This record gives sequence, structure tokens and C-alpha cells, in this order.
Amino acid sequence: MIRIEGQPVLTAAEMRAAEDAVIATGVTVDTLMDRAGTAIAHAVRRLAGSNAILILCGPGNNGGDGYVAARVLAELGATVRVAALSEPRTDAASAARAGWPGPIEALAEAKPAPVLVDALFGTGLTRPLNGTSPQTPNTPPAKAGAQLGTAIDDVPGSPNWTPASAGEVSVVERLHTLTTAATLAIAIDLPSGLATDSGHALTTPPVFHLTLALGALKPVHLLQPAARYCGEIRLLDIGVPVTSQIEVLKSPHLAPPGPDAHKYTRGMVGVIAGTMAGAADLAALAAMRAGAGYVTLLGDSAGPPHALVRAAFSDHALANDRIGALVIGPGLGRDDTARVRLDAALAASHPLVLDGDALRLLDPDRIRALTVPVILTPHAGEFDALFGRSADDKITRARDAAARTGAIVVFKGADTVIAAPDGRVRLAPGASDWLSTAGTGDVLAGAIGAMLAAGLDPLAAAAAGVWLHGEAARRSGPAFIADDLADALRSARASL
Ligand SMILES: NC(=O)C1=CN([C@@H]2O[C@H](COP(=O)(O)OP(=O)(O)OC[C@H]3O[C@@H](n4cnc5c(N)ncnc54)[C@H](OP(=O)(O)O)[C@@H]3O)[C@@H](O)[C@H]2O)[C@@H](O)CC1
Ligand SMILES: Nc1ncnc2c1ncn2[C@@H]1O[C@H](COP(=O)(O)OP(=O)(O)O)[C@@H](O)[C@H]1O
Ligand SMILES: [K+]
Repeated sequence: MIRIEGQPVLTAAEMRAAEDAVIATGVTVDTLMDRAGTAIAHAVRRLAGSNAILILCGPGNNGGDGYVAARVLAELGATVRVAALSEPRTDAASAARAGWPGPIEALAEAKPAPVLVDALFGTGLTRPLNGTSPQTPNTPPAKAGAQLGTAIDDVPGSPNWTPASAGEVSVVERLHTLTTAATLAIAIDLPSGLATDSGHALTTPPVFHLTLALGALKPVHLLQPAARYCGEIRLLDIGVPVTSQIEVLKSPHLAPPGPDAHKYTRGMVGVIAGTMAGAADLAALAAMRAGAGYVTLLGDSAGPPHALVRAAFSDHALANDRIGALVIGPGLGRDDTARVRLDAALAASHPLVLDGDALRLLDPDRIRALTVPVILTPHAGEFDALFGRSADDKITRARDAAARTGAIVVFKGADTVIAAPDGRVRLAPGASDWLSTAGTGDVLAGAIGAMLAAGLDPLAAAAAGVWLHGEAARRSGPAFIADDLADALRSARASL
């Protein structure tokens, strides 16, 4: 089981293409399924201990993985049962079922087990699961020699097959019931019911403890709301080489200061204040706690820290060529003064982090015309206002916005997506929901400003800022406020 940090993320079509490329070299689908099922079995065995396991198998290759896993688990000495939704519809799944020597129960009547493994549907699910399953046989399954491969009642030891009682079975209901009754619920590749690429639920699945992604991570594992249902995510290697421009965010390499460091070499951040002074203060504090050597706040500011260098806003103060990044937007306001400050900031030729109100005062063409490195940090409302609404998935939207503006786009939320104009994407794994409190976005802007001023390239700076922010939130526990979060950036940085 491989941890997900830094791993490539593939769509369903890209994963199929990667599998096809391996198959073109002479490896069979059955071999790939065997590898997948074997890896699943070993992972489940380790997690289940001596507890009994129930594997739910669907009609496609996800179900095929389930049959292989059942066979290998039995060979490993586990107590394992199999319940099927319907007969297999692929040759590989049929062959896998034929290899399972035990009985096959009808999903409609299967009794729960302490460990539930969902191998009903994977990347092939393209439409909602009906409350009732059209595939559930209400007559006994086909006999040997049927077109779909080995018939279920020809499988050695499968006399227990019983057709669904009333001819109909609610797949979703059964999945929920059996999962809720289990103490450990594991989804194979993805929880059945979720769409692989969009982050949406076609049908709402239960919440799993663990999802074992096969061969590569998919958007479903990181985009909300889908990611909520996956629980912990681990990757299983099935020997399919994969690459992608989309990767899971990983911890950054941030060197501590060396003996030749001084405050300016560590990076000078300018934060421009506006009508809501506290927001700029938070961004400034975050920049300091994320490791900037010098932070100056231009405009009105109230409280500590004393290390923050305050100055009146002026073109002269902005012209300081030691400034490595300017942060503008938190608490800026949208009045005439805000517009004047924004115009001056854009004209100052420093790398920019544009957040909050700055995003409300700009349009994509004006951002595109900028010649300095730019990082945009919109939440969903700011994103819609700047780029318009769309039904596209969050990765596509962030990528399009980056290509349109030439800027790095940090599309925030519980599933932050960072996109570069060249198509590279970094996906942040689920951060603390306690981040949903005022001012945490200001903290993020400051942290990213510190990374940009330290000399990281814009994508790396945005990624490092988001990582530090997520780690600071994790370390802050419940009910923190943005001030606590800014302070916790220090220990997040120390953890590297
Ligand atoms: N390819 C490979 O080499 C490898 C693939 N691997 C594994 O394969 C998985 C993908 O397999 P898959 O493509 O067979 O799709 P899967 O997710 O099992 O389901 C498709 C089936 O469900 C049916 N169906 C769809 N919607 C439905 C609905 N609402 N209600 C009812 N039925 C519905 C659909 O029917 P159809 O749409 O054709 O009518 C079709 O029969 C992947 O996640 C991984 O686990 C690994 O073994 C490694 C090697
Ligand atoms: N439920 C959540 N789970 C994880 N992160 C969240 C959640 N809600 C918000 N966030 C994060 O918290 C921050 C909120 O930013 P923003 O909405 O700009 O707040 P503010 O404007 O008050 O500073 C973003 O970094 C966002 O990604
Ligand atoms: K599944």
C-alpha cells in the first residue's frame, strides 16, 4: 500500500489507455486483474486480521478484481464470502469468478460481515445506480456455454446462489446496509456510485474507511464531494506505468536558512492593507510565520507583532526593489482607495499574490497583461465572479483559468486545486474542515507570498503555501482561529 503524496492522478480514460498500453505489450487483462486482486487480498488480509470478510462483486472488471481477491484471501487462510450483484459481463471477470472456489451469495440476501469489501463498480460506472438493479437476475443465471462466460452455477461450490427474492434488489440500499454493519469498509478502486473524473456522486454511496486505488489515483479520490466517501486512500501497484501532469500535493523541500542568510535573502514580502486592517495583518503574520525574512505592511495596521515593519502606503514604499512578493487583496476593500492601491501594486513590477478583493476588482484580460509572476487565490465565489460559472469539473476549470490568465490559479475550498498555465496541476488532499473560518484565506495568501519571495517558482510557491497551510490546520486541531493558524505555520515549517 503506497501513500498518495506526489502520486500522479489519471482520469478513467487515461487509466484505460495506460492499461491498454501494457496490454499491447502482450500482458493480458487477466494478468492485470490477477495483480490487482492479489494486491487487494494482501492489503485486506493485513487490515482484516482474523475477522470474516464479505466481498461484493459487480458485473464488470471491478467485480473481477473482487473474485480474484476472494480466491487469494481464501488461499491465505482468511474467512471470506462472496456476494454478487449479477453475472459477470466481461471475459476477464468471468474467468476470475471461475477461479473462486467458494459459494456465491445473492447480494439481496447476503448477511453482513465485520469486513466489507466493495467491488461492485469502479471506473466503468457512467450512470446512477438505480434504486433497483436492472442486472439483478430474477431467473437463475445462464448455464455453461453462455455467451458471457462461465455461468455462475457452474462455478465449483456455488450452489448457494439464490435469485433476488422479489426480482428486484436495491443495490444502493444493500451497499449502505452491509457497509454500515461492518466495522471496516474498504472500497476497491473507488466507492461504488461515484463518478471517477468529476468529483460528483452519481449515486450517494456510504462512507468507507479506506479506498484502495488501483494502479493510479483518480480525481474522485481528491475532488469533493466524492473524496468524502473514500476515507483514507492508499494506492496499489499493478505494474502499469503511469504519468500525468496532475499530481497529489506533496511536502515541499524548503531549506532552512544557512550561515550566509540574512533577512533579505530569506525573502521580503510586502502586504498592502485596505479597509479591513485585520485581514492584511493576518496575511503579514502568516508570511512571517511561514519563514519570510522581512515583512512590511503598507497601510493601516493595528496589533502586534513588533517584528512587522509598518509603513504608510506610498508609491515610494512600493518601489523597494528588495520586495520579492506583493500580497494584495485581503481586506483591501473595493472603494477608490482600493483601486488606486491595486493599480500601484500592478505597476510596481513585483511578483504578485492576488487574493480577495483584488480578484473582485480585476478581470482575466488585465491579469493576462501582467508581465510579472502572478498567483491568484480565489475561493469558489471569487472564481465564479472572475471566470464565470461552469458545469465543468474543478480541475478543468482551474486549468482553463490558468491558461486564460497566464497565472497560477489556487482554486480554494475543501479540495484545493492548483493549476499552472502549462497544464500542470497539484491537488491538495482533504484538509481540516475547521479551516472554514474567517481569515484562513488571508493566512494562505501570506504563506504563499513568503514562498514566492523566497525564490520558489510560482507553481512550487503556491504548492508549498497550500501544503504549509494544510499542515498548520492539521496541527491546530479543532476550533482554531485564523490567528492560531498563522502561528501554527511555524511548526508546520519545522516539521519539514
Ligand atoms: N481494464 C483493466 O485492464 C483493468 C481494470 N481493473 C478494474 O476494472 C475496473 C473497471 O472495470 P469496468 O470498465 O469493467 O467497469 P466496472 O467499474 O466494473 O463497471 C462496469 C460494469 O457496470 C455496468 N454498469 C455501469 N453503470 C451501471 C449501473 N448504473 N447499474 C448497473 N450496472 C452498471 C456496466 O454495464 P454497461 O454500462 O456496459 O451496460 C458494466 O458492466 C476498475 O475500476 C478496476 O477495478 C483492474 O482489474 C486492473 C485491470
Ligand atoms: N471545509 C474545508 N476543508 C478544508 N479547507 C477548507 C474548507 N473550507 C475552507 N477551506 C480552506 O480555508 C481557506 C478559506 O479561504 P477564504 O474563503 O478565502 O477565507 P477568508 O476570506 O475568510 O480568509 C482556503 O484556503 C480554503 O481552501
Ligand atoms: K468499488
